[in-house]
Amino acid sequence: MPPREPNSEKIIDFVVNKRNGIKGLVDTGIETVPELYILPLEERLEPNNISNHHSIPVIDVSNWDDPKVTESICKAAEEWGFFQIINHGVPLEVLDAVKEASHRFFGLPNEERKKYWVGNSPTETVALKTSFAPLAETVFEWKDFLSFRCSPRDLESFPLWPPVCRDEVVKYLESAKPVIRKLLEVLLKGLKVKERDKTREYPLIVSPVVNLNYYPHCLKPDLTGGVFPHSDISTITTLLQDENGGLYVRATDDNSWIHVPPVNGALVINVGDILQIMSNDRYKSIEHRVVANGSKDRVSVPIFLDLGADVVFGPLPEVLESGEQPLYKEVVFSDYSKYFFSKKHEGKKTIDFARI
Ligand SMILES: COc1cc(/C=C/C(=O)SCCNC(=O)CCNC(=O)[C@H](O)C(C)(C)COP(=O)(O)OP(=O)(O)OC[C@H]2O[C@@H](n3cnc4c(N)ncnc43)[C@H](O)[C@@H]2OP(=O)(O)O)ccc1O
Ligand SMILES: O=C(O)CCC(=O)C(=O)O
Ligand SMILES: [Fe+2]
Repeated sequence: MPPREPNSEKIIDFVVNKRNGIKGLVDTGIETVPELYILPLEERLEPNNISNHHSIPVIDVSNWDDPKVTESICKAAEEWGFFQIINHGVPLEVLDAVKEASHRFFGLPNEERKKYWVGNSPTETVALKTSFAPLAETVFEWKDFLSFRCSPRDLESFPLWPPVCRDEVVKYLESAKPVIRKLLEVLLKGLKVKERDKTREYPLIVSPVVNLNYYPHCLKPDLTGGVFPHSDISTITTLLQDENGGLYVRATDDNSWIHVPPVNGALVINVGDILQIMSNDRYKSIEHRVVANGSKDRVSVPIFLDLGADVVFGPLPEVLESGEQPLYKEVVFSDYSKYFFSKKHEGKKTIDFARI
């Protein structure tokens, strides 16, 4: 890694070593954006690279028995890798409550918040972190996040989770699970996985991770990144965003960036690398990024469907049945996720780890 300027070392000490996060730094009343957070020109999101002619689909899923709904979902996963769903049955109050809970957690005094800092937390199942991979990054993301591992075993440590948000996180996850199961069923059916097979579905839903992402307001959001371009490693991600906007998705035809407009009550669904690999590239795990807001603190709440650490995955036999050549080798999930978390975000490059 290239040497950093002396002020950046001070900022890293405050934000990472002293566990204050970017939220703690913004709370000091900084009036300029520190060098550590400034992206090189070529990595910034330029207005002329924002698409004004694409939009990702918004799908009404009130009737799962309607073949048009299932077709639209598979088509969106193939063509866009991203779509929003409405009328999904997760109550608006549950969605609002988890967003409010995120603000409550990040509104705690620094000393209270940092009790959950990674490595210091009372349980490994909850960890407060900043940016993405601070040990590997030259420029930091303008983001802190509180991450909850939510397998049935992990939930045994619920009493150690932060009381200001733990009920809302569990309620949100439990309310979203029927929709997530339905989405997986539809997407797997689209890959010719015929029977609804519990043994096949279980590993896909058993190890969710819920993050409370917090992007404090940023004086110069055009110079920084809330999340840098990346694809998720999940099977699918179910994301709740707030009313501030700022999520952008890569267009597959001209490389421009498409804004995902906030739709009240909607959930944003995206395909992750695991599902792209399982589908042998039929479904697309698309690059996306976030820009912080100039005046408002933004929150979002993704549910990542991860696999168990020792689960081996690769292109599904049903997809290869007709003689299609596999594009990916089989990999162990923990190897894939360790690779992802060991480096800074590099757009779509993570998937090359599994490519033949
Ligand atoms: C998260 O932001 C994201 C996520 C994504 C997309 C995500 C997905 O698609 S799925 C992701 C959800 N899954 C998980 O988060 C899996 C749960 N995580 C883990 O099991 C582990 O983190 C691990 C992946 C197995 C890595 O474990 P390990 O190799 O042991 O490394 P760590 O314990 O995490 O860290 C080592 C060391 O570094 C410090 N550190 C690491 N990251 C941070 C951070 N962000 N902030 C502060 N400090 C950090 C950590 O404290 C450790 O220090 P020690 O002093 O203890 O050595 C897409 C986009 C996103 O932005
Ligand atoms: O905050 C958002 O809208 C998206 C966050 C994201 O991409 C992630 O956490 O993986
Ligand atoms: Fe993401």
